[in-house]
Amino acid sequence: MQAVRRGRFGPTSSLKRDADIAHVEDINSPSEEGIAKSSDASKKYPFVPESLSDNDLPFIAKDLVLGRSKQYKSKNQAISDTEQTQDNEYWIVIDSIVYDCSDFAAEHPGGEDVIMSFVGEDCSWQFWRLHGKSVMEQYGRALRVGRTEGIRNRFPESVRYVGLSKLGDDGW
Ligand code: HEM
Repeated sequence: MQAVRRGRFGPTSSLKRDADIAHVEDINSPSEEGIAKSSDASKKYPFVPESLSDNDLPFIAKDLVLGRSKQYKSKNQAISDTEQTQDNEYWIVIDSIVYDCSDFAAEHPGGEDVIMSFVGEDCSWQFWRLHGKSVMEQYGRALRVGRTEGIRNRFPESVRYVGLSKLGDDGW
């Protein structure tokens, strides 16, 4: 059975479920081989079944998440944009969940650069300031690759309340 996603911005992806699960297992091994496999250009989301709860996602060690950041940043300084997108995976972290934005970044309505600027990092409050739960459910969920812990946000969260209104949530 094939899992098909038809998003407003995303590609229409189709993957065999078995292939998804194999990818998840690769992530648990922080080896170069694992990185190379999951960087396969043929990879499409959803990476894990969307029915899988956040708690049941595979655990990805902090060092591996941080490794992605270093990989991106060192390549960013050394080689062209075209080469970067061929070789790297773009993982960001929101509420301890790791999202692979490698394919999605170029289609992101808010632009590719904002996602790139958080590769290998936590951007939870920034995400929730700009998107509601429906965006996460509709577009983010398919990009999940695992859960992690200990990834820090570079920026202190700025004031979130204006009067009694909570900014950035659905229904405001
Ligand atoms: C899982 C990762 C993300 C997903 C799935 C996602 C998805 C989306 C979607 C669907 C929109 C269009 C919303 C609409 O039209 O109502 C959007 C807009 C936007 N996103 Fe993201 N986004 C992600 C991460 C981020 C991050 C990390 C940032 C910056 C910190 C960001 C900044 C923005 C901005 C600035 C806009 C434009 C908002 C506007 O035009 O009002 N996004 N995003």
